[in-house]
Amino acid sequence: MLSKPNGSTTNHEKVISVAVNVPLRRLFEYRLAADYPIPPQVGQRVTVPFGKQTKTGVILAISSFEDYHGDLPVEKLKFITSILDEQSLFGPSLLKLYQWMEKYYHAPPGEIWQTILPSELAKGKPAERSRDSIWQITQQGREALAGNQVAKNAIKQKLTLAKLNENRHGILHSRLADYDIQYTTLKTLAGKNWVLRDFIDALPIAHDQITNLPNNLVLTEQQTKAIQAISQSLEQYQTFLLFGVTASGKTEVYLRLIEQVILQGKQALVLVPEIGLTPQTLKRFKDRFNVNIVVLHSGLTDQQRLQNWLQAKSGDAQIIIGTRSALFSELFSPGIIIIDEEHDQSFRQQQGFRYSARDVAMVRASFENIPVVLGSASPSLESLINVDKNKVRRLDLTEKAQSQTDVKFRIIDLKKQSLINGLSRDLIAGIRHHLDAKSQVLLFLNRRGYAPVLLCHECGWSSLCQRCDIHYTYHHQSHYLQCHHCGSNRKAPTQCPQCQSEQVVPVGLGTERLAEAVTALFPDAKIARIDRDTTRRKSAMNDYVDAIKGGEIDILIGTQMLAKGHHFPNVTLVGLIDMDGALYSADFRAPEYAAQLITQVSGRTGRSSKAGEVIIQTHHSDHPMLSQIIHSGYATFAESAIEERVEAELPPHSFAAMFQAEAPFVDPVKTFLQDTKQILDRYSNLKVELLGPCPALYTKKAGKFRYQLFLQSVNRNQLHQLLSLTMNDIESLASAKKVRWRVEIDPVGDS
Ligand SMILES: Nc1ncnc2c1ncn2[C@@H]1O[C@H](COP(=O)(O)OP(=O)(O)OP(=O)(O)O)[C@@H](O)[C@H]1O
Ligand SMILES: [Zn+2]
Repeated sequence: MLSKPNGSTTNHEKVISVAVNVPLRRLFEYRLAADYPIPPQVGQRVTVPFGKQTKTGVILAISSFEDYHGDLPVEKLKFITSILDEQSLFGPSLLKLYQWMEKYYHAPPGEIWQTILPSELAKGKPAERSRDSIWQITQQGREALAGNQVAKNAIKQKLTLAKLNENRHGILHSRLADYDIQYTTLKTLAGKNWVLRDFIDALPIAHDQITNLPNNLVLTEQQTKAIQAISQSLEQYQTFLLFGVTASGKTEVYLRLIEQVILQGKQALVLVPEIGLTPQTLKRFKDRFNVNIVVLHSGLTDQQRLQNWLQAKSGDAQIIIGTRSALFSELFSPGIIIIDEEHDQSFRQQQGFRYSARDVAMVRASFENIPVVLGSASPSLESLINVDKNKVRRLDLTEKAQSQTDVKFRIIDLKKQSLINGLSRDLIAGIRHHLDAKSQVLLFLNRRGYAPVLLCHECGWSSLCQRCDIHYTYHHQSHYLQCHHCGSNRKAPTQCPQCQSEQVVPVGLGTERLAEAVTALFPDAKIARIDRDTTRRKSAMNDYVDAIKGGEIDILIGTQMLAKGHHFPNVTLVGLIDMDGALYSADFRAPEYAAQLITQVSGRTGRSSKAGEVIIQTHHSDHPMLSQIIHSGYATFAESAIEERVEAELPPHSFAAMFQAEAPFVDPVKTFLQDTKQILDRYSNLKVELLGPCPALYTKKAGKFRYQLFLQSVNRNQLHQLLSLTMNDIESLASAKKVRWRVEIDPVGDS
């Protein structure tokens, strides 16, 4: 019932429903004064009083007083403090997408918006384009560069001048990061009159020619077919799975499609894995297109991100390349969405609002009436099942673009071998053989640090992280212990903390130790270790890749950072040092992930004219997945993996949701999940199976105990119905206030 408006309200006042960033599954209602100068629209940001604070939120509904049926009488509602945007920041498709996500993920509206909005906008900063400027090299600068007038040790200055010299039209100030140029260097150079800065009002007009096509690249028949199939549905929604073996030229397919989209005056959105957005990837796009390309990833400053986002929104950017959350760019005229390496786990957000960028991209594209291309040499079982259900159309590239020879696989059974620091004699001989042939070798070990455990030989003490109950990894060079689970670290002891013995020894093998062992075995080889520890510096990865491509490195040692997307034509041997951990794990997805990893790592060899070889070391040489991958390929493995999931009624054949709770003590965690279970049990007519509560895979993390409750059903609608019916009650449980909890839809892994 409508409460009687008192004297201070009029019928022209509005009630505005706002998403505020709090972990509650509801909107908050406010009044808007009748004479407020900006008309309210769904999708505008507002500031509102919230408790004693002022918060930024997003308008999601506007109603008249008559239509308001909230709990509070209308005159008790507080007033909106201000409307921040003249107009909605979002078009109808993204607003619809938000609504879909809210319903599907059962997530708090404010949390979702926190993910959609670039952080500057979430903080309430104005959605304003900054005036850009262009840096150019001067004639004096050119002379200085040519005449070697730059001081010998001023390497940055020299590099910067060289880059500006290459880019005759200059480099936009907003893009300095893309070129790894620092503002401070430019200021020094400007002081010498070697560079100058011009402020501009509009971005420079692109060339009349959109692309620079490479000479004599003839598309393969399969590439042509794929491009044709996708071009035919550029004006409508359809998801394609471009299932192309490694080095089959998937990127070339993307580039041709993007060209068509741009010619139609539309924009292309390209999502790549977190570690896939290397300067090399970007260079491939920049070399091909004379259009405005913007990137969106976590390496940018908040302001750069905002500026790039605004260029996507205004249509000034024709190509938007980014990681997961770039999916939420507002686009002026979307034409296609491409997800490269669609199987990659980084497309799943694992904190805050948890979503799958692949799934959401398909929904977004259907709202926009545009195609999605999912590309991979090792597609997710999700996408392959969608092919079986006719939801996704599969296009195959079965041949490598440049190489005719097959990659040769060898499995080394470690049970029958003595090892030298983790390396079998056969692998060592293989490395020598390939080095002698002047080729490069890649050794893959997915464990950084020196050793996964530090152990006392006398008393058995081992380096346990008390907060997580798992071992600290020992890092030798900096001599510290780091928990790779919670991130905490401390100095490594030289004496056993328990018995004071000096016999504390590292046990097991990480990349740091492997590099040491390989250096001892091949003292003349140039070795590069590439993992998170050696690539902290921003341009480090880029420098390594240049060195590898330039032939300055003989042996590359690395984690999964090396596994994906790189094109190193001279690598002919890939050694997988230890696949045991990946083969056996409590996660039912472990074989799928391991198969993807092996496919991707192996794909780094044999990419050009030289024949490639892969050597896999394992104690489980008879694991069925290994022989499938080696003898019949990923597709055959995937078929049998899908069969297993169907039989066991596991996702993606069935549908799952998970409640996870954590707290410093176990009891409140269990109580909350028991209470949750009781509420869910009220609807036993719905065909949803409840499993748990049970401890999470990592039961303790950073001092908190973690338990979970699984919901599983072959009927997706019933699963969602159950959650819709119960979420409010669960959220209001008294026991919910004593833990940190969340619900996760289509959960993966444990994090
Ligand atoms: N039709 C073609 N003819 C000759 N070379 C090609 C052709 N198409 C692509 N290439 C080249 O083949 C190499 C591998 O292609 P690309 O990197 O696009 O493969 P990919 O399928 O994306 O590989 P991955 O999945 O391993 O990342 C590149 O150097 C590319 O320029
Ligand atoms: Zn820890």
